[in-house]
Parts: sequence; structure tokens; C-alpha cells
Amino acid sequence: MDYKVQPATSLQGTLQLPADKSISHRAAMFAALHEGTSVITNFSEAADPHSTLDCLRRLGVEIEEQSGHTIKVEGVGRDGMKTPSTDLDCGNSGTTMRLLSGIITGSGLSARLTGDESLSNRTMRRIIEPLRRMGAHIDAREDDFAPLSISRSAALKPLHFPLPIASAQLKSCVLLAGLFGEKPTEVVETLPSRDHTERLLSLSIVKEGEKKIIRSSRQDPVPQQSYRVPNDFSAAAFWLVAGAIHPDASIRLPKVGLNPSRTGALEILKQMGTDIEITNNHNAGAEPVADIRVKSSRLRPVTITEEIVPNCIDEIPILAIAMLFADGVSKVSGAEELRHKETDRLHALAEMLSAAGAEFEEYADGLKIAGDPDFIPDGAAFKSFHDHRIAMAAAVMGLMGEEPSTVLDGDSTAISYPNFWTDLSMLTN
Ligand SMILES: O=C(O)C1=C[C@@H](OP(=O)(O)O)[C@@H](O)[C@H](O)C1
Ligand SMILES: C=C(OP(=O)(O)O)C(=O)O
Repeated sequence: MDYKVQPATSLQGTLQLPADKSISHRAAMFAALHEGTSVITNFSEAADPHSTLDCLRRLGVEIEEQSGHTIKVEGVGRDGMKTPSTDLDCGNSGTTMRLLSGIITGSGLSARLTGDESLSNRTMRRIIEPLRRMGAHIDAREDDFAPLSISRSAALKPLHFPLPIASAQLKSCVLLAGLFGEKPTEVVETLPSRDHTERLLSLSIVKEGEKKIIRSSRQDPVPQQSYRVPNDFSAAAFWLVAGAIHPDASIRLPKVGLNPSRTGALEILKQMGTDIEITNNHNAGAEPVADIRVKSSRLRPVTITEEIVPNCIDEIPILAIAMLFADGVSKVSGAEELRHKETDRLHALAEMLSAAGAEFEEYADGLKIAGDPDFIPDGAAFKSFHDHRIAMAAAVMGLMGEEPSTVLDGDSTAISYPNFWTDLSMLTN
């Protein structure tokens, strides 16, 4: 479905954001691996975490969805999952497919993991290679893409795995397989990526200079997962940018997860001069949470380089919109990974910027954008490529137009943020 975006005269209000998607996936999977009941509150209502719930149910885990975004998971423990009688449909969710592949390999069950068209065209080579070294037998289309048929007849082997790319999904996949092994599996991380898996499983971490060595084995108990999931910082980022670039804005975002391995965009927006206030810092389970308020700001240009990219990987589409309204030329490099998301996000951004009439250059690993605080995007029809983050970035840009614009296939927002369009109209009315 296509959505019309009207130019906004002002952006004011308080939004109850969706629950964190990355934490919701993990909370459900780890609750299933815990022996006993977990009650998770503020579980995400978005499509991706529900793909995870659906797969866990097919693996024999009982999950009750209660009122008020609460789920009760009857954890079966590491050895309690059952061979599924149907495919595990991971939908649009890379996190579901990559993390579950680790669990299937560890458990020794046989399963076939499928996904939608987008997920079936995202590389799985990065997980296939280490999981095979741990003893998995994996059949994949072109030895790279879903459907993935996973089984294991040989014993599970521990792995010492220096991460070849900064990816939390790859790190988590290997650590989850390792959780079933008698001897520890070690993942060595040089560039930090989101650390929810390590935190929520309380895994042992040794720091060696710049490196972090994370270990998992059968000796690690899987803790109960009864906590409130923080609201999603990645969803907050759309409104942080909308508030910063709009001349008449004040937006409050309560109870947002501020895990430092996720908040690169906050640092970047502060560096650009965004008027942001953070209050009510507290913890929810193993994760830091706070309230955020953003107001209209005059933005300076910024340069984003490789080291911070994993820390703001999902926020780069909306940061590109912030750059478009900054006073000067901004640059993103070291972000080739964006070409392997729900769509090629660098290409999708280039198409969006071009339809808006912006001045920019696209590189193999990034973008250069000539910003202007008075830029008026053309009221165009923006292609979202069925990608939730591209659709939401286009919508925020559309608020700054003089003419209405259209976001094509804007219903993909349901992948991570089911109330996005309602929240947008609430802020503008
Ligand atoms: O582990 C996770 O929950 C995620 C990790 C990131 O992907 P990569 O690990 O592939 O970089 C991110 O883009 C994705 O939205 C969620
Ligand atoms: C890349 C994303 O998710 P996933 O990899 O889980 O599909 C995302 O949410 O932007």
C-alpha cells in the first residue's frame, strides 16, 4: 500500500515507541532455551519478532500471547526442542534466520529455514561457513542463500572464531551454537557490534587490548528472561532526525533502550548539533533505558567512518536525511554492509535522494551528501523497495516538503514499527 505524506507545519508530542526488535528476538529465543517459564513484557508487536515466535512454536515451544504486549514462554531448555514437521518461515527477518541457524546447529535437530523474497536474496554464506566448521551439514541455494536445510550427524565441535565482519547476527549465531558444546566456543570481536546476546545470556567476556573474546558453552546457564523490553532506539532515531530538521519541533520519547553498542546515531546527531535531552536513566533487565527529548536544531555536517558503522548500521538511512538538512557536505564510508540488508540500502537511498532533487554521490561503501538547512525535497513518489527503514526515512523527508509526497509500499513499516503511520499523523496534528 502507498502512503501520502503531507508537509508538516509542526511536529509536537510524546510517542510510545515500539519495543526493541533485536531484544525481542533474543528474549523469546533465550526464554525458549531456559528451563522454566519466562514472562516478557513490552514484547514487540512487529512482524519480525513474530516470525521468531512462529518458528519457536514449530520447534515445540509453548508461547502464550497475553494482553498488553506480554508473552509467557514455557522454556524447554537446551535439549527440549523438537524436530519441526514444517519449514521454519523466517519471513523478512535476517535476525531470525541467522540466530535460529545457530540454535538448530547446536541442538542437532534437522530443519529447513525459509524466508520471503528479500530474505531469500540475502547472503547466508557468513553463517554457513562457521556452522559447517562446528559440524553442521547445510544445503543452501547456490551454497549461499535460503532455503537453508540444516542437520548435524557429527559431534558439535567448539570453534575459535575471529569475526571476519562486524555483525551481531553472525556473532550471536556462532555463540548460540557454542552454547550446546561441552568445550567453549570463542568469538573474537575487534569492531564492536550490538551486545544484547552477551548481556542477556551473561556470557563471559575477556578484553585483550582492542579485542573482546566472548565464550559460550553448555556450562553457561541460560537465565530466565522475565523483564520489560526497552523501546526501540532504532525507531526513536526517525523522530530524533525529524525533530532536529523541522523548524518547529519538540518530541518526547519515553523509555528508549540506550545500550551504548546501539546508540552511535545519538552520538552522531549530538556531534551535528542536535538539541537532545536525556533524562530518567535507569536499567530494564540487563539493558540501560532513558527518556529522550529532541527539539528543532541547526545541524552541522558530519563524517561517518567504518569504526562507528556497526553501532548505527540500521540508522544510516535516517542519518542520511539528517545530512541532507545539515549546513554543508557530509560523508558516510565503510558502510558496504548496507548493500546486504532487506534491500541494497545505499542504492535505495541514492534513488530516494535523486527523486527528492538532492545533490549527492553514491560510492561502493557509502554516500556523500550536500546538505542545506533550507532544502525543500520535491513532492515525489519515493520507492521504498519494501524496506521498512527506507520507507520511514522517505516519510520523514516528505514532512519537509512544500508539496505532498508518496511513499510507495509504505506498509513495510510493520516489519519493525507497526504504528509508524499513526505516530506520524499524531505528531503532525
Ligand atoms: O543482531 C541483530 O539484532 C541485528 C544486527 C544487525 O545486523 P548484522 O548483524 O547483520 O550487522 C542489524 O542490521 C539488524 O537489524 C539486527
Ligand atoms: C536489517 C534489519 O533486520 P534483519 O537483518 O533482522 O532483517 C533491520 O531491521 O534493519
